[in-house]
Amino acid sequence: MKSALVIGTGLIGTSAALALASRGVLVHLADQDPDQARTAAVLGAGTEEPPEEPVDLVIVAAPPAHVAAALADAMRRGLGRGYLDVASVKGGPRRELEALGLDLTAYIGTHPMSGRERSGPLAATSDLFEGRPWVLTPARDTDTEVLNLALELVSHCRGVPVVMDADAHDRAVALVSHMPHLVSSLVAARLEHAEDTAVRLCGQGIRDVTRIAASDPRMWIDILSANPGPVADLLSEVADDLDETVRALRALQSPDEAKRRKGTDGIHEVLRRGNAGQVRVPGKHGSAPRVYETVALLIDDQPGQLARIFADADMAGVNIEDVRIEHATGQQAGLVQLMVEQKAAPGLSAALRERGWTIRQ
Ligand SMILES: NC(=O)C1=CN([C@@H]2O[C@H](COP(=O)(O)OP(=O)(O)OC[C@H]3O[C@@H](n4cnc5c(N)ncnc54)[C@H](O)[C@@H]3O)[C@@H](O)[C@H]2O)C=CC1
Ligand SMILES: O=C(O)C(=O)Cc1ccc(O)cc1
Repeated sequence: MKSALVIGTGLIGTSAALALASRGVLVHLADQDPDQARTAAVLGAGTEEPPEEPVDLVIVAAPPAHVAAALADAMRRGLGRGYLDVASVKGGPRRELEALGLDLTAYIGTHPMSGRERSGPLAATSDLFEGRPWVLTPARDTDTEVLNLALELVSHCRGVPVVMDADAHDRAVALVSHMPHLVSSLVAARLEHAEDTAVRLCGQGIRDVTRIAASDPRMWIDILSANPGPVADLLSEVADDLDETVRALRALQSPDEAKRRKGTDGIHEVLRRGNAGQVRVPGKHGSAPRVYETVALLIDDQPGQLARIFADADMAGVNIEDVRIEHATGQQAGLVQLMVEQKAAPGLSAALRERGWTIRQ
């Protein structure tokens, strides 16, 4: 691929553009809001100049409700050899395009399974898609050349291509993305009017559970509106589980020992099922989760501390597999947890201690 046109230069469009530009692809940037395209260009994602001839691939990264219209417009203007979108839902946009009577052989629906709770080009990074699944939904009549262009995009972004049927994709993302998003929002919503004294106690658990609740509601209304059935079915199952969990908790308050035992069994079953589901969540690069050793350091909130830790780990010849930061409430201090291969942990602890870091046992 030599050239591409990204339409919609927000988080996803600019991240893909940055990755393509860094691999030498000439990227043109367009957005209905010219400020967004200008920002993406300033970040090095490409040029705001419109292409003079058809590009190899047109990438539509606008919100789901605008995808079909933006693709139809680009196709009618003959802006590219191939066309794809990255919307979080796949059945709806294809059906909308079919209803417009367009020839869809040069189009493929795709969805990178990677994102952030922030929007816009300033949140974009060229490595956003690295090691993450990127779903491709070719139809029977999709041109092989277009499928190859999509594969080339995924490869440039260092994603992992996964081929799926569009409707199967929508059911799958209802389970792993859309329903969890609403559950995250519902948990976070309990905090809206909570006492400050309670909120101050928030630890890493609630941070993990509520991270995606910070996302832009407008985008999520679009996503959920395009996949309401499968999400409602799953949430109704969650509601049944919630009812049972409440019953079990009420039983724990009973003076009757037999009822209390039933309550304990009920709660145990919820927690057991949670463990069984959690171990199925894939780890880094989509592989089975691995068990890493954690090396924990106390830091004070000074600029450059993380960079120094990474440089010191690098000098010790240790690859950091994952990192977590816990901020101490109300203090300029925090705890950095470095996840490393089990056999590398003792050496890393010793090396960091030697370089003056406070290692927490
Ligand atoms: N945010 C996420 O975590 C993920 C989002 N997606 C999908 O990627 C697409 C883009 O999402 P984000 O980058 O997060 O949104 P964003 O809000 O960061 O960017 C969307 C951009 O599209 C522009 N836009 C809106 N309508 C347009 C139109 N008709 N023509 C041209 N530009 C238009 C907006 O001005 C904005 O700059 C959506 O379809 C979303 O479902 C896919 C994977 C992850
Ligand atoms: O940040 C996360 O964990 C996400 O799950 C982000 C995300 C949001 C929307 C998508 O369509 C795909 C991925």
